Amino acid sequence: MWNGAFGNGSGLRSGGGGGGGYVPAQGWEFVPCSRVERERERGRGKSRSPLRTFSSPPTVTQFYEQSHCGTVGSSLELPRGRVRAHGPGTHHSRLKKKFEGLKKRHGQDKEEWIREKEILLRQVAEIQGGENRRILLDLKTVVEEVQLEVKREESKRSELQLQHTKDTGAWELERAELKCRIAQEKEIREKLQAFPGGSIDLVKQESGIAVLTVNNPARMNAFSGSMMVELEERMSQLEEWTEGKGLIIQGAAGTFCSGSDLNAVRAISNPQDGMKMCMFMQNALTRLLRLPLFSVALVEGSALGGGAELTTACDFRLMAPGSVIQFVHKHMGLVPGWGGAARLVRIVGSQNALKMLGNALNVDPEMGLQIGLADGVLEGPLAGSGANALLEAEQWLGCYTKGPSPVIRAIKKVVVSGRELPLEAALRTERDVFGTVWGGPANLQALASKAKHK
Ligand SMILES: CCC(=O)SCCNC(=O)CCNC(=O)[C@H](O)C(C)(C)COP(=O)(O)OP(=O)(O)OC[C@H]1O[C@@H](n2cnc3c(N)ncnc32)[C@H](O)[C@@H]1OP(=O)(O)O
Repeated sequence: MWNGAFGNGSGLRSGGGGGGGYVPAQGWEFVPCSRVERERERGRGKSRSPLRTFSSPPTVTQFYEQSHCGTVGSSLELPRGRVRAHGPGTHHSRLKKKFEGLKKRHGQDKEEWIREKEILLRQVAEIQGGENRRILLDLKTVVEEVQLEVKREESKRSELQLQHTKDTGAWELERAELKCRIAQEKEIREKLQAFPGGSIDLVKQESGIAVLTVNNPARMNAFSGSMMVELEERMSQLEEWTEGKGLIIQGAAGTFCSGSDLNAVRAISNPQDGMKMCMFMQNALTRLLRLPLFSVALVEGSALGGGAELTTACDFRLMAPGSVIQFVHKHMGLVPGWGGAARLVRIVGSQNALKMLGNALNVDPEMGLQIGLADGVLEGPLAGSGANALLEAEQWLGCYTKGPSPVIRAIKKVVVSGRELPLEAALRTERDVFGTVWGGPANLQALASKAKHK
């Protein structure tokens, strides 16, 4: 009968706003709104968040009121004719029965609802817990990363501090050494000045070739104390000579140099002063070797002892006929101290250096050429006769000094760095020097002239 009564109740089918709906499995049936919605939500899948808001199930009274007074109630109204046909008593008992049924179902729904609510609350709690754990884990990760970063920074800082301490220490040491060296140099300079005589003469020529003359002929051009100081001063002048390309070192009056002045040597024969003099001359001759000039020792007559050492501080040695280069140190109970041994080894090799030093070998031009000590022998008819020897030496050097000074000087610089520095540092210097000539006037001119190297 009820089913028949609801048979065409399309209004109930919508379920919207009313208290009941259509359950296909059971045909027309009154279903509480909350249940209809739950069914619908189930149908929609589990995509809905368990965090959705849910309200408490309606009370039995509410449920009943909805059933009788609300939309459902109006839907339950029967056609007037039928109610009259069965009488009011029958209608009442049916309603009561129906009410009992609804009450029972409401109880079941409520239980189910509470169960579902508990499940949902559990899910919410789980999700919330999971969420919290995730947040905690994220925070933990962030904290760990920050701690790691702090550690890294701290270790970097202590490394820097250590480096700073080391650098400061090294710098302090260097400064102290430099101060000490300056003081020593001052002291030795004063001492050396106490042994005067002779001079070191420097002439810078227009050609870019300078001539430095060891001038103390009365003592076979031996180095007096004051000449040593002058040599150092000439080095400063040559270092400042930016147009220079070449340098010829010669001795006055047709002989090269007989080493240090034996009178001065005798006066400062104590080891301390000897060491200081030795250091002073090492420094001056190292500066000579490093000059950005092509240098040549023009050897006429004798180059003995310190004189022989002086020749090795030049890039080349030209020997006049009859000249000799002799490391006489052994005969003097000495070894070279002006840096001559170190340079000699690099020029002639250790075997030849051993022979020359070990036997105070008297090296003439022929032997000089043979062992690589001499780079040329003067050949002119008046070779070995002062001015002409110098002229010939200038001509000989001309093939190296021909060209623009920046290029000539750059060549010397890269060779010096290649000879003296470790490879990495030498390569760095080479790159820097290259940068000074690349795209320079000489380079551009050569490119413009389409030079052919035949
Ligand atoms: C760095 C370590 C060093 O250099 S130790 C010094 C090494 N040199 C010597 O030992 C050179 C010694 N001298 C000689 O062997 C000869 O004097 C040489 C240079 C071969 C020249 O001989 P000879 O042509 O006969 O001339 P000479 O001996 O008459 O000398 C002319 C005057 O010059 C002097 N002289 C020469 N060399 C030095 C010298 N290094 N120191 C001081 N004076 C020297 C000679 O004493 C001589 O002077 P004087 O005419 O006798 O007043």
